[in-house]
Amino acid sequence: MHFTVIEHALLKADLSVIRDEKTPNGLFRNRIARISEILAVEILKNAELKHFSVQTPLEKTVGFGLRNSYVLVPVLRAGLGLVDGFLKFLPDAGVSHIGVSRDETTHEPNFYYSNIPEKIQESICIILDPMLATGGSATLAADLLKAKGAKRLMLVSVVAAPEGVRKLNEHHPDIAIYTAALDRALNVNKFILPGLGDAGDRIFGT
Ligand SMILES: O=P(O)(O)OC[C@H]1O[C@H](OP(=O)(O)OP(=O)(O)O)[C@H](O)[C@@H]1O
Ligand SMILES: O=c1cc[nH]c(=O)[nH]1
Ligand SMILES: [Mg+2]
Repeated sequence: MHFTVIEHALLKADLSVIRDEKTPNGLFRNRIARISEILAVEILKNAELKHFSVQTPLEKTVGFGLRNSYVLVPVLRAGLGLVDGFLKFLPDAGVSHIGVSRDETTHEPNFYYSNIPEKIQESICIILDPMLATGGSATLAADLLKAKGAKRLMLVSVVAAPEGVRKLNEHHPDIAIYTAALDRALNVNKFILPGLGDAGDRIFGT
């Protein structure tokens, strides 16, 4: 299984802020954005590189650039909170939105929107969703992307539950899963414990 919990002191500190029920929406959004930047740096640490020649003011040397093109795929709404952090380091990435909303009674994901460009076929797709709970939403997003021809995918979350990791891995064993925290369990309403509550509501103040 490609599953990685990104370990970083700054992540642990920011995670504690967003877990706190007293954290107001503005600070929550700010810390989610910072977490996203740290995750981007850590996840792209070993990205494939291409080489080229660079002329410094003194002599020629070898230069490096990212070899692949990337498409960021935020799962609406909460995934939007992770977009800017990744765009900071992947400014040329496409951004393709997938709208999925979990039914409050059945907890099943309901699809409502997608805008997926052709170029996902040659790009690395980074699905962004801060919460991997049952894994239903992420699995649906991955199904859609693969149906449109995506071949190389990863999923970036902030808080994951064991059930969600298991489900996404069962359906899409090729997808590398990254998270800042692997939490204990889901409650009866399929919310992550200890978690941080409803990420979308806390980002957007709804
Ligand atoms: O792993 P799952 O059990 O599918 O749950 C995770 C999903 O639930 C939340 O979205 P929600 O449906 O609340 O939509 P929102 O982001 O618009 O608030 C969250 O942002 C994930 O997309
Ligand atoms: O804990 C959870 C589970 C699903 N969606 C959230 O926003 N939080
Ligand atoms: Mg929500």
